[in-house]
Amino acid sequence: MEHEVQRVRAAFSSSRSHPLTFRRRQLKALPAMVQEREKDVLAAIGADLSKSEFIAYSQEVISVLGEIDLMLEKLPEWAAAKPAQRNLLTMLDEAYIQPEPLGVILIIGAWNDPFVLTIQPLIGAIAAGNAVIIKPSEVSENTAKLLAKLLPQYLDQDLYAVVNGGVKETTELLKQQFDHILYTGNTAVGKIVMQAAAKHLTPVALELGGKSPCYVDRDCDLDVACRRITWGKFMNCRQTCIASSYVLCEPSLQDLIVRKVQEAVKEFYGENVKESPDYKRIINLRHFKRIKSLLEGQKIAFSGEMDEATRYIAPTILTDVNPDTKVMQEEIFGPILPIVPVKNADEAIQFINEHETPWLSTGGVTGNEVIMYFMLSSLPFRGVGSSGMGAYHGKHSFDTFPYQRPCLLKTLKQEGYPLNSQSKVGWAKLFLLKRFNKGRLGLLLLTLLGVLAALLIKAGYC
Ligand SMILES: NC(=O)C1=CN([C@@H]2O[C@H](COP(=O)(O)OP(=O)(O)OC[C@H]3O[C@@H](n4cnc5c(N)ncnc54)[C@H](O)[C@@H]3O)[C@@H](O)[C@H]2O)C=CC1
Ligand SMILES: CCCCCCCC(=O)O
Repeated sequence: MEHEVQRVRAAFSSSRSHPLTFRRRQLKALPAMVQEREKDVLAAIGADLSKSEFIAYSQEVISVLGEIDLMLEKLPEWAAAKPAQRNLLTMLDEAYIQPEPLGVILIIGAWNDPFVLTIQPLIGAIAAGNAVIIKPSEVSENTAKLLAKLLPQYLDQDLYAVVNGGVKETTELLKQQFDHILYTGNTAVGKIVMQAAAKHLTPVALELGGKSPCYVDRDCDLDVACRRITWGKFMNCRQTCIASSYVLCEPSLQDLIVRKVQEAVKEFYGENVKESPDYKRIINLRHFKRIKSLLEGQKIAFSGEMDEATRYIAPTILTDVNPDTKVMQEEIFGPILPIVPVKNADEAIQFINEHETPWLSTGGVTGNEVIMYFMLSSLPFRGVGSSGMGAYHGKHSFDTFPYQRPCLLKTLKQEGYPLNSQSKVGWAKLFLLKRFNKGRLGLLLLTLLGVLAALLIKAGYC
């Protein structure tokens, strides 16, 4: 492990990953990989999560292709130095902010959308000029193996490496020094990652789990709301971190919502959900048993059907759910929709606020919709509080993976050191505390003042 990280670090030290032409070439190799090996990619995702090709493509591949397009278009602008505002003291100097590659980035992916959750951060890290170690989730082992096989065929083999393995390997990897770690997964392991990173003072972005509350108001269009909730909640068997966890609504709406979600399930998956090619299975037996245990003591208003042999759990709705029960305390990560009746919107807000983040202070918000903000690269994808820290996607990846290096290039003409007299302190106060804001006249005045100050300093008047 140590050797692998050192190998990648040595490649980064060669500065090969810095030029924009190099970064663009690497980025362009990714859509080529997706295009040429599309069948393999979709088959691996399908083998891990029983997603059909159509669904795997729309959920995992489209946003990767969109992200690369955006990165290629915007790279020159985002990677360019940005002029910084100067004060009187620095007005003859050059001041700018230069996004600089951080070094070696570790990306640890989760299994539930194993392709997009690994490749999308990789795109940002490459675009920002870094070297990367990719650690796909061992739970989605087919995608993990495929990435280890394909990425070295398309990307620079020394700068970008895939490390596969389980907890043991990830633990070993986390002992190494990185310049940034982006981890997607559960909150408990997020804390382990952060502890390991702290040993090297490595910054982290943690994309974690939690609860995503959904409030259905009496005045909303209930048909549209229930179709959208159904789509998000049962897509990928709700093994999606940002889909609704539960619904809050007025008691009178509860039965209506059950009926309308039931209708939408029938429309999306047919009479027999189990036979639908669009309905997935729970990733493994451990998660199947965990989700099953959340149903104990609950009032099942719809379905609850399960089949352990195939890890099938039908779209299931629970009503009159007690907020103190396990299903409301833990992350469900499965196709169970609890409904908690509340008197009105105020009580819903109070309910949400009484619980740990992500509640009303949430990583993201979607109104009249679920999940879809993930698909808009201009919005940062992030958690807050116990659902994580740091953001990526589009420009936000570019704010995460490079660091913004402040650069001040001084003129040699102005010299006032040492600062050892009252008058110099007076000048310094004037230069540092007065700010001229734009306008041609202001700039002219600023220049004249600067020149005057330089002359005075040179002549020894201050
Ligand atoms: N905020 C976000 O963007 C997303 C968050 N998630 C969250 O991810 C969770 C599901 O993923 P998990 O089951 O956690 O995925 P997982 O079990 O695949 O773990 C993710 C990674 O952590 C490593 N790992 C696991 N245990 C470890 C340990 N004890 N020490 C060191 N490394 C360890 C694994 O090797 C793997 O690479 C859910 O909580 C979900 O909400 C999932 C997708 C997106
Ligand atoms: C429509 C695409 C949705 C992708 C969601 C990815 C984030 C997650 O896995 O939680």
